[in-house]
Amino acid sequence: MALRAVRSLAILSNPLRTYSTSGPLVNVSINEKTGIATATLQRPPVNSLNLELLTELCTTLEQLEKNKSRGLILTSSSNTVFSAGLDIYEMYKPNMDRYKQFWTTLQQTWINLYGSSYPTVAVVNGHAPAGGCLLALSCEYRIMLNNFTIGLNETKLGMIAPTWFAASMRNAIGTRQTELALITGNLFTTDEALKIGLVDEVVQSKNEALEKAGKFFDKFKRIPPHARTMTKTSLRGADIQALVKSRNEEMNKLTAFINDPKLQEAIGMYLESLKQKQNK
Ligand SMILES: CC/C=C\C/C=C\CCC/C=C/CC(=O)SCCNC(=O)CCNC(=O)[C@H](O)C(C)(C)COP(=O)(O)OP(=O)(O)OC[C@H]1O[C@@H](n2cnc3c(N)ncnc32)[C@H](O)[C@@H]1OP(=O)(O)O
Repeated sequence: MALRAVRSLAILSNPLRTYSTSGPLVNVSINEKTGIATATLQRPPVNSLNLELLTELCTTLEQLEKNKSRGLILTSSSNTVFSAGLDIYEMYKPNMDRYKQFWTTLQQTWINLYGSSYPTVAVVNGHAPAGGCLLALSCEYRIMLNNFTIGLNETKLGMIAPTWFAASMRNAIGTRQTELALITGNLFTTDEALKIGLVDEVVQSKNEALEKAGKFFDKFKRIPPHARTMTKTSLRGADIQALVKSRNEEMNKLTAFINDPKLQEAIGMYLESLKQKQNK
Protein backbone atom coordinates (compact mmCIF):
# COMPACT_ATOMS: atom_id res chain seq x y z
CA MET A 1 0.00 0.00 0.00
CA ALA A 2 2.76 2.45 1.02
CA LEU A 3 4.77 1.73 -2.12
CA ARG A 4 1.73 2.27 -4.30
CA ALA A 5 1.06 5.55 -2.53
CA VAL A 6 4.61 6.73 -3.21
CA ARG A 7 4.33 5.65 -6.83
CA SER A 8 1.01 7.35 -7.31
CA LEU A 9 2.30 10.55 -5.72
CA ALA A 10 5.13 10.46 -8.27
CA ILE A 11 2.49 10.55 -11.02
CA LEU A 12 1.63 14.06 -9.90
CA SER A 13 5.16 15.36 -10.44
CA ASN A 14 6.51 13.39 -13.43
CA PRO A 15 5.76 14.44 -17.00
CA LEU A 16 4.51 11.76 -19.37
CA ARG A 17 7.28 10.05 -21.30
CA THR A 18 6.85 8.42 -24.68
CA TYR A 19 7.98 4.86 -25.25
CA SER A 20 7.33 1.92 -27.50
CA THR A 21 6.61 -1.63 -26.36
CA SER A 22 4.89 -2.97 -29.48
CA GLY A 23 5.68 -6.56 -30.35
CA PRO A 24 4.33 -8.97 -32.93
CA LEU A 25 1.48 -10.15 -30.66
CA VAL A 26 0.50 -6.97 -28.82
CA ASN A 27 0.44 -3.68 -30.68
CA VAL A 28 0.81 -0.68 -28.39
CA SER A 29 0.03 2.86 -29.49
CA ILE A 30 -0.08 5.99 -27.38
CA ASN A 31 -2.42 8.88 -28.09
CA GLU A 32 -0.07 11.86 -27.94
CA LYS A 33 -2.85 14.25 -26.96
CA THR A 34 -4.37 12.23 -24.11
CA GLY A 35 -1.47 9.95 -23.14
CA ILE A 36 -3.85 6.97 -23.23
CA ALA A 37 -2.28 3.74 -24.47
CA THR A 38 -4.13 1.20 -26.59
CA ALA A 39 -2.87 -2.39 -26.41
CA THR A 40 -4.31 -4.47 -29.23
CA LEU A 41 -4.04 -8.25 -29.02
CA GLN A 42 -3.10 -9.55 -32.45
CA ARG A 43 -2.59 -13.30 -32.43
CA PRO A 44 -4.89 -14.70 -35.14
CA PRO A 45 -7.16 -16.44 -35.40
CA VAL A 46 -8.59 -16.09 -31.86
CA ASN A 47 -5.99 -14.35 -29.63
CA SER A 48 -5.56 -17.47 -27.53
CA LEU A 49 -3.21 -16.64 -24.68
CA ASN A 50 0.01 -18.59 -25.11
CA LEU A 51 3.29 -17.96 -23.28
CA GLU A 52 4.59 -15.55 -25.92
CA LEU A 53 1.44 -13.40 -26.01
CA LEU A 54 1.22 -13.30 -22.21
CA THR A 55 4.89 -12.37 -21.94
CA GLU A 56 4.40 -9.43 -24.31
CA LEU A 57 1.27 -8.28 -22.52
CA CYS A 58 2.93 -8.62 -19.12
CA THR A 59 5.91 -6.54 -20.27
CA THR A 60 3.62 -3.93 -21.82
CA LEU A 61 1.78 -3.53 -18.51
CA GLU A 62 5.06 -3.22 -16.59
CA GLN A 63 6.25 -0.53 -19.04
CA LEU A 64 3.00 1.40 -18.74
CA GLU A 65 3.34 1.35 -14.95
CA LYS A 66 6.96 2.44 -15.11
CA ASN A 67 6.11 5.27 -17.52
CA LYS A 68 3.22 6.56 -15.40
CA SER A 69 0.65 5.85 -18.07
CA ARG A 70 -2.51 7.95 -18.11
CA GLY A 71 -4.63 4.92 -18.99
CA LEU A 72 -4.98 1.78 -21.06
CA ILE A 73 -7.52 0.47 -23.53
CA LEU A 74 -7.22 -3.29 -24.03
CA THR A 75 -8.78 -4.58 -27.24
CA SER A 76 -8.40 -7.04 -30.10
CA SER A 77 -7.42 -6.79 -33.76
CA SER A 78 -10.07 -9.41 -34.60
CA ASN A 79 -13.61 -8.39 -35.50
CA THR A 80 -15.16 -11.41 -33.81
CA VAL A 81 -12.93 -12.56 -30.94
CA PHE A 82 -11.58 -10.45 -28.07
CA SER A 83 -9.66 -13.48 -26.77
CA ALA A 84 -10.47 -17.22 -26.75
CA GLY A 85 -8.81 -17.48 -23.34
CA LEU A 86 -5.82 -19.58 -22.47
CA ASP A 87 -4.23 -21.36 -25.37
CA ILE A 88 -5.44 -24.90 -24.79
CA TYR A 89 -2.26 -26.26 -26.40
CA GLU A 90 -0.33 -24.85 -23.40
CA MET A 91 -2.30 -27.29 -21.24
CA TYR A 92 -2.34 -30.30 -23.57
CA LYS A 93 0.53 -32.74 -23.01
CA PRO A 94 2.60 -29.83 -21.74
CA ASN A 95 6.34 -29.55 -21.33
CA MET A 96 6.36 -28.91 -17.60
CA ASP A 97 9.06 -26.21 -17.60
CA ARG A 98 7.17 -24.24 -20.22
CA TYR A 99 3.86 -24.90 -18.45
CA LYS A 100 5.24 -23.46 -15.20
CA GLN A 101 6.58 -20.41 -17.03
CA PHE A 102 3.24 -20.02 -18.81
CA TRP A 103 1.26 -20.13 -15.56
CA THR A 104 3.67 -17.80 -13.70
CA THR A 105 3.38 -15.28 -16.54
CA LEU A 106 -0.42 -15.49 -16.48
CA GLN A 107 -0.41 -14.83 -12.73
CA GLN A 108 1.92 -11.84 -13.15
CA THR A 109 -0.10 -10.44 -16.06
CA TRP A 110 -3.22 -10.55 -13.89
CA ILE A 111 -1.40 -8.89 -10.96
CA ASN A 112 -0.16 -6.10 -13.26
CA LEU A 113 -3.52 -5.51 -14.93
CA TYR A 114 -5.91 -6.00 -12.00
CA GLY A 115 -3.64 -3.93 -9.77
CA SER A 116 -2.57 -1.23 -12.25
CA SER A 117 -2.32 2.29 -10.86
CA TYR A 118 -3.57 3.73 -14.17
CA PRO A 119 -7.21 3.44 -15.33
CA THR A 120 -8.06 0.55 -17.63
CA VAL A 121 -10.88 -0.10 -20.08
CA ALA A 122 -11.54 -3.33 -21.98
CA VAL A 123 -13.09 -2.74 -25.39
CA VAL A 124 -14.52 -6.23 -25.80
CA ASN A 125 -15.00 -6.33 -29.56
CA GLY A 126 -15.69 -10.05 -29.83
CA HIS A 127 -16.17 -13.27 -27.87
CA ALA A 128 -14.44 -13.41 -24.49
CA PRO A 129 -14.63 -16.89 -22.96
CA ALA A 130 -12.62 -18.00 -19.90
CA GLY A 131 -9.19 -16.31 -19.86
CA GLY A 132 -10.57 -13.73 -22.35
CA CYS A 133 -13.23 -12.84 -19.81
CA LEU A 134 -10.54 -12.71 -17.10
CA LEU A 135 -8.61 -10.08 -19.06
CA ALA A 136 -11.77 -7.98 -19.44
CA LEU A 137 -12.67 -8.41 -15.75
CA SER A 138 -9.19 -7.29 -14.74
CA CYS A 139 -9.86 -3.88 -16.29
CA GLU A 140 -11.88 -1.25 -14.42
CA TYR A 141 -14.52 -0.77 -17.11
CA ARG A 142 -15.86 -3.03 -19.86
CA ILE A 143 -17.48 -1.83 -23.07
CA MET A 144 -18.72 -4.68 -25.23
CA LEU A 145 -19.92 -4.87 -28.81
CA ASN A 146 -23.25 -6.55 -29.41
CA ASN A 147 -23.84 -10.17 -30.46
CA PHE A 148 -20.91 -11.84 -28.70
CA THR A 149 -20.50 -13.97 -25.58
CA ILE A 150 -18.48 -13.56 -22.40
CA GLY A 151 -18.01 -15.61 -19.23
CA LEU A 152 -15.87 -17.94 -17.18
CA ASN A 153 -16.86 -21.28 -18.73
CA GLU A 154 -14.10 -23.42 -17.14
CA THR A 155 -16.47 -25.92 -15.48
CA LYS A 156 -17.91 -26.74 -18.91
CA LEU A 157 -14.40 -27.85 -19.91
CA GLY A 158 -14.01 -29.99 -16.77
CA MET A 159 -11.69 -27.39 -15.23
CA ILE A 160 -11.97 -25.11 -12.21
CA ALA A 161 -11.62 -21.37 -12.46
CA PRO A 162 -8.79 -20.46 -10.04
CA THR A 163 -9.75 -18.37 -7.00
CA TRP A 164 -8.36 -15.15 -8.50
CA PHE A 165 -10.45 -15.62 -11.67
CA ALA A 166 -13.45 -15.90 -9.33
CA ALA A 167 -12.32 -12.88 -7.29
CA SER A 168 -12.14 -10.75 -10.44
CA MET A 169 -15.68 -11.72 -11.35
CA ARG A 170 -16.94 -11.22 -7.80
CA ASN A 171 -15.47 -7.73 -7.87
CA ALA A 172 -17.68 -6.92 -10.87
CA ILE A 173 -20.95 -8.77 -10.23
CA GLY A 174 -20.95 -9.85 -6.56
CA THR A 175 -20.84 -13.21 -4.83
CA ARG A 176 -24.26 -14.63 -5.72
CA GLN A 177 -24.06 -13.99 -9.46
CA THR A 178 -20.43 -15.20 -9.51
CA GLU A 179 -21.33 -18.48 -7.86
CA LEU A 180 -24.14 -19.06 -10.35
CA ALA A 181 -21.97 -18.06 -13.29
CA LEU A 182 -19.05 -20.26 -12.26
CA ILE A 183 -20.88 -23.44 -11.31
CA THR A 184 -22.83 -23.37 -14.56
CA GLY A 185 -19.88 -22.19 -16.65
CA ASN A 186 -22.31 -19.83 -18.34
CA LEU A 187 -21.32 -17.81 -21.38
CA PHE A 188 -23.48 -14.69 -21.31
CA THR A 189 -24.79 -12.87 -24.35
CA THR A 190 -23.83 -9.20 -24.43
CA ASP A 191 -27.27 -8.16 -23.20
CA GLU A 192 -27.27 -10.71 -20.37
CA ALA A 193 -23.80 -9.53 -19.39
CA LEU A 194 -25.02 -5.94 -19.27
CA LYS A 195 -27.99 -6.92 -17.13
CA ILE A 196 -25.85 -8.51 -14.40
CA GLY A 197 -23.10 -5.87 -14.59
CA LEU A 198 -20.49 -8.14 -16.15
CA VAL A 199 -20.05 -5.41 -18.74
CA ASP A 200 -20.73 -1.72 -18.19
CA GLU A 201 -21.90 -0.60 -21.62
CA VAL A 202 -23.02 -2.23 -24.87
CA VAL A 203 -22.28 -0.52 -28.16
CA GLN A 204 -22.73 -1.20 -31.87
CA SER A 205 -19.24 -0.46 -33.16
CA LYS A 206 -15.61 -0.30 -32.08
CA ASN A 207 -15.50 3.43 -32.79
CA GLU A 208 -18.42 3.97 -30.47
CA ALA A 209 -16.65 1.85 -27.84
CA LEU A 210 -13.48 3.93 -28.13
CA GLU A 211 -15.52 7.12 -27.76
CA LYS A 212 -17.15 5.76 -24.59
CA ALA A 213 -13.75 4.68 -23.28
CA GLY A 214 -12.55 8.28 -23.71
CA LYS A 215 -15.52 9.45 -21.61
CA PHE A 216 -14.57 6.98 -18.87
CA PHE A 217 -11.00 8.33 -18.75
CA ASP A 218 -12.36 11.91 -18.68
CA LYS A 219 -13.96 11.13 -15.31
CA PHE A 220 -10.47 11.15 -13.76
CA LYS A 221 -9.46 14.58 -15.04
CA ARG A 222 -10.38 16.24 -11.78
CA ILE A 223 -9.49 13.38 -9.44
CA PRO A 224 -6.03 13.36 -7.85
CA PRO A 225 -4.29 10.22 -9.23
CA HIS A 226 -3.01 9.15 -5.80
CA ALA A 227 -6.55 9.16 -4.39
CA ARG A 228 -7.77 7.12 -7.37
CA THR A 229 -4.98 4.58 -7.09
CA MET A 230 -5.19 4.18 -3.32
CA THR A 231 -8.94 3.66 -3.53
CA LYS A 232 -8.46 0.99 -6.21
CA THR A 233 -5.78 -0.69 -4.09
CA SER A 234 -8.04 -0.67 -1.05
CA LEU A 235 -10.70 -2.49 -3.08
CA ARG A 236 -8.53 -4.92 -5.10
CA GLY A 237 -5.40 -5.28 -2.96
CA ALA A 238 -6.66 -8.19 -0.87
CA ASP A 239 -7.37 -10.29 -3.98
CA ILE A 240 -3.84 -9.63 -5.22
CA GLN A 241 -2.26 -10.41 -1.86
CA ALA A 242 -4.20 -13.68 -1.72
CA LEU A 243 -2.62 -14.79 -5.00
CA VAL A 244 0.84 -13.53 -4.06
CA LYS A 245 0.66 -15.66 -0.89
CA SER A 246 -0.62 -18.79 -2.64
CA ARG A 247 1.35 -18.65 -5.92
CA ASN A 248 3.61 -21.60 -5.17
CA GLU A 249 0.87 -23.70 -3.64
CA GLU A 250 -1.30 -23.05 -6.70
CA MET A 251 1.54 -24.07 -9.00
CA ASN A 252 1.94 -27.38 -7.13
CA LYS A 253 -1.79 -28.10 -7.37
CA LEU A 254 -1.89 -27.16 -11.05
CA THR A 255 1.09 -29.35 -11.83
CA ALA A 256 -0.66 -32.35 -10.30
CA PHE A 257 -3.96 -31.41 -11.93
CA ILE A 258 -2.61 -30.99 -15.45
CA ASN A 259 -0.85 -34.34 -15.35
CA ASP A 260 -4.06 -36.23 -14.61
CA PRO A 261 -4.59 -38.59 -17.60
CA LYS A 262 -8.38 -38.10 -17.45
CA LEU A 263 -8.00 -34.34 -17.73
CA GLN A 264 -5.56 -34.75 -20.62
CA GLU A 265 -8.07 -37.00 -22.38
CA ALA A 266 -10.83 -34.41 -21.84
CA ILE A 267 -8.63 -31.58 -23.16
CA GLY A 268 -7.75 -33.68 -26.23
CA MET A 269 -11.43 -34.28 -26.91
CA TYR A 270 -12.24 -30.60 -26.47
CA LEU A 271 -9.53 -29.61 -28.96
CA GLU A 272 -10.92 -32.17 -31.37
CA SER A 273 -14.44 -30.73 -30.97
CA LEU A 274 -13.12 -27.25 -31.80
CA LYS A 275 -11.49 -28.65 -34.95
CA GLN A 276 -14.64 -30.59 -35.92
CA LYS A 277 -16.65 -27.37 -35.65
CA GLN A 278 -14.53 -25.95 -38.46
CA ASN A 279 -15.23 -28.94 -40.71
CA LYS A 280 -19.02 -28.53 -40.44
C1 LIG B 1 -5.39 -24.46 -7.84
C2 LIG B 1 -6.11 -24.42 -9.10
C3 LIG B 1 -6.81 -25.69 -9.34
C4 LIG B 1 -7.32 -26.01 -10.44
C5 LIG B 1 -7.25 -25.19 -11.63
C6 LIG B 1 -7.61 -26.00 -12.78
C7 LIG B 1 -7.38 -25.70 -14.05
C8 LIG B 1 -6.61 -24.61 -14.48
C9 LIG B 1 -7.44 -23.44 -14.87
C10 LIG B 1 -7.89 -23.56 -16.25
C11 LIG B 1 -8.31 -22.25 -16.78
C12 LIG B 1 -8.62 -22.16 -18.03
C13 LIG B 1 -9.01 -20.88 -18.61
C14 LIG B 1 -9.10 -20.89 -20.11
O1 LIG B 1 -9.03 -19.83 -20.66
S1 LIG B 1 -9.26 -22.35 -20.97
C15 LIG B 1 -9.65 -21.88 -22.61
C16 LIG B 1 -11.10 -21.81 -22.75
N1 LIG B 1 -11.47 -21.27 -24.02
C17 LIG B 1 -12.51 -21.74 -24.72
O2 LIG B 1 -13.19 -22.65 -24.31
C18 LIG B 1 -12.76 -21.07 -26.03
C19 LIG B 1 -12.68 -22.07 -27.14
N2 LIG B 1 -12.89 -21.38 -28.41
C20 LIG B 1 -14.11 -21.02 -28.87
O3 LIG B 1 -15.12 -21.19 -28.24
C21 LIG B 1 -14.14 -20.40 -30.22
O4 LIG B 1 -12.92 -20.64 -30.86
C22 LIG B 1 -14.41 -18.87 -30.23
C23 LIG B 1 -15.87 -18.59 -29.84
C24 LIG B 1 -13.48 -18.12 -29.29
C25 LIG B 1 -14.18 -18.33 -31.67
O5 LIG B 1 -14.96 -19.07 -32.58
P1 LIG B 1 -14.58 -19.05 -34.13
O6 LIG B 1 -15.67 -19.79 -34.83
O7 LIG B 1 -14.27 -17.68 -34.56
O8 LIG B 1 -13.19 -19.83 -34.23
P2 LIG B 1 -12.95 -21.41 -34.18
O9 LIG B 1 -13.20 -21.97 -35.52
O10 LIG B 1 -13.66 -22.02 -33.05
O11 LIG B 1 -11.39 -21.46 -33.84
C26 LIG B 1 -10.39 -21.12 -34.79
C27 LIG B 1 -9.13 -21.89 -34.48
O12 LIG B 1 -8.66 -21.50 -33.17
C28 LIG B 1 -8.54 -22.67 -32.34
N3 LIG B 1 -8.86 -22.27 -30.95
C29 LIG B 1 -9.98 -21.74 -30.49
N4 LIG B 1 -9.91 -21.47 -29.18
C30 LIG B 1 -8.67 -21.88 -28.79
C31 LIG B 1 -7.98 -21.87 -27.53
N5 LIG B 1 -8.53 -21.39 -26.42
N6 LIG B 1 -6.75 -22.38 -27.53
C32 LIG B 1 -6.15 -22.87 -28.63
N7 LIG B 1 -6.76 -22.89 -29.85
C33 LIG B 1 -8.00 -22.40 -29.93
C34 LIG B 1 -9.54 -23.64 -32.92
O13 LIG B 1 -9.22 -24.94 -32.54
C35 LIG B 1 -9.36 -23.40 -34.39
O14 LIG B 1 -8.15 -24.04 -34.75
P3 LIG B 1 -7.93 -24.73 -36.20
O15 LIG B 1 -9.02 -25.77 -36.34
O16 LIG B 1 -8.03 -23.61 -37.17
O17 LIG B 1 -6.58 -25.35 -36.10
